[in-house]
Amino acid sequence: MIDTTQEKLIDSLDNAIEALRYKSKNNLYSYTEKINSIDSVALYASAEMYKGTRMFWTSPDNQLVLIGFGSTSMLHAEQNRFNEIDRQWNDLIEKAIIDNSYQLPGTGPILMGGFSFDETEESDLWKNFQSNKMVIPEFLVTTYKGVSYLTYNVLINEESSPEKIAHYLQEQKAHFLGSKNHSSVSSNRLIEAEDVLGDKWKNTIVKATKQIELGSLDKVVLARELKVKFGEIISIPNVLNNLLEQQKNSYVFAMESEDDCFIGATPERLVKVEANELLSTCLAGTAPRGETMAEDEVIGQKLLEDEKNLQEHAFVVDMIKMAVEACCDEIEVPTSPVLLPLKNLQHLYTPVRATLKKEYSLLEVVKRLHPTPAMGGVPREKALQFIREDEDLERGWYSAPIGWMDASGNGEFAVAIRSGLVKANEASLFAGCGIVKDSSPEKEYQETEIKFQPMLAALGG
Ligand SMILES: C=C(O[C@H]1C=CC=C(C(=O)O)[C@@H]1O)C(=O)O
Ligand SMILES: [Mg+2]
Repeated sequence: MIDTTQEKLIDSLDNAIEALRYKSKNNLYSYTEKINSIDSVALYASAEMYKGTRMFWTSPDNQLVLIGFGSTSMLHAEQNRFNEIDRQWNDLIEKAIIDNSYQLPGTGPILMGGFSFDETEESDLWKNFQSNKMVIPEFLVTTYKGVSYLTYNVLINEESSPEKIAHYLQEQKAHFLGSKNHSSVSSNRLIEAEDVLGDKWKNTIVKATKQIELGSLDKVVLARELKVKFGEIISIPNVLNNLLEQQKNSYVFAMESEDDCFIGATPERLVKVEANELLSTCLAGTAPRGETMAEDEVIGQKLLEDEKNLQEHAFVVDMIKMAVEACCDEIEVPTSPVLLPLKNLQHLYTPVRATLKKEYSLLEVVKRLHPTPAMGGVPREKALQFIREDEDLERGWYSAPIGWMDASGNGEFAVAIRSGLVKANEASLFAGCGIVKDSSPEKEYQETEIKFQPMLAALGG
C-alpha cells in the first residue's frame, strides 16, 4: 500500500523529473521530511549496512546533530582543493532540484567530510583519507534543536521512475529507523599501547627551540602518535557514546571511509558561517585540571598569567584576526583570553565574531585559516617545512578541517584534534603541542599525555 508520505515523495519526484526535460543529465534531487525524534548513536548503529560511508557530527551546544550515510556524490579535487570543491558544489547545487520546506541549517543537500592537514603528504596509514573528501550522503538525519528531519539525496534523470525511487528510499528508511540494533557491548580491553618515537619527539622539540632562538622560526606545532591495540574490534557507536558523555564543550565526529574510521571530540572550531555571521576560535595554551575546585582555580589563574602559554596563544590570535580582517567587516576579538575548561585539561580561549563579506564563501575562509598557528606555526611556510622534515608522523586528517556545508553557504568546520584513526581492533591516536621559545621537552611531552586522555578513555583504554 502507498501511504501519504510516499505519495508526497512520488509527487515531488514526478515534478522534479518533469523539470529535467530542460536540464542536463543526472541532477541532484533532494527531499526533506520531518521524522520522529531519534537517538542519534542508536541510529548510527542501525545504519550498519552503510558501514564505510557513515558520518557523525555534533556541535558542542548539541543544537545540531548530523548523521549521514550512503554516498550520492563524492566531490574530490586534485589541486587547489578548497576552491575546486567550492566550484564543483556550486555547479551541482545550481542544477539541483531541492524540495525542502524547512530550510533549517543542516537540512537539505549538504556536503560532509574533511581535508588532510598537508595537501602534499602521501601516507599509507591514511590511504582511505586522502587530501580531500566531501560527500553528499544519500540519507541525512538532522536533529536541529531537538527536532529530527530526514533528507534523501539521489541522482535522477529524465528516465527515472518516481515510484521505483520512492519505494527504494522508503524501504531503506524503514530499515534504519525501524531497527533496534543498538550495540552496547562492554568496554574494550586495551592490550597494548606503543608510544611511537617518544624520545625522538623530545629531541625534535630541542631542535625546534634552537631554531626559534636563532630567529628562523617563531612557533611550530609538533605532534606525536600513540598506537593502541584492543582485544576486540572497536565499536564505533560505543566510542561515540563515550565521547558524547565524557567530552562536553566539544564537537564529536566520526567519518568512516572503507574499513577505517576517523573519530574524535575536538574543542576547536575553525570557522562557522550562518547567514552572514562568521565565528572562529583561537585556542592554544594548555594546563591540566585540578583535583579539587580550589586547585583547579589556582591552575587556571596561573595559565591566564603564564608568559609561555600567552605567547603560544597570541600567535594564533594575531593570525586568525588578520585572515578574518581580509574577508569580513565588523570584527570582534577580545583583547585577552579566557579559560575553556574541558574534562581533562583547560585552554586559553579567544572567540572571534565577524560579518562575512558577500563575495567570500565558507571554504574560502577555511583555505585562508588552515593551518592556524594552533596546528602549524609562525611563519606558516617555515613551520610547515619543519613539520614535513622533522615530525616523523603521518598527520593525515589529524589537525585538519572537518565539517559540513549546505546549499545556502552555511556550515561549520572544526579542527580535528583529540582524535584517532581506528582500524579494526587498533587505533592511532594523535596529540600535538605548540612549541615556542620557552618550551621544555618534558613539559610538552606531559601535555601530549593529557591530550591523549579523552580518546583513550572513550576507547576504553
Ligand atoms: C595540537 C593540539 O592542540 C592544539 C590546540 C589547543 C592547544 C594547543 C597547545 O596548547 O599546544 C595546541 O595548539 C592537539 O591537541 O593535538
Ligand atoms: Mg601548548
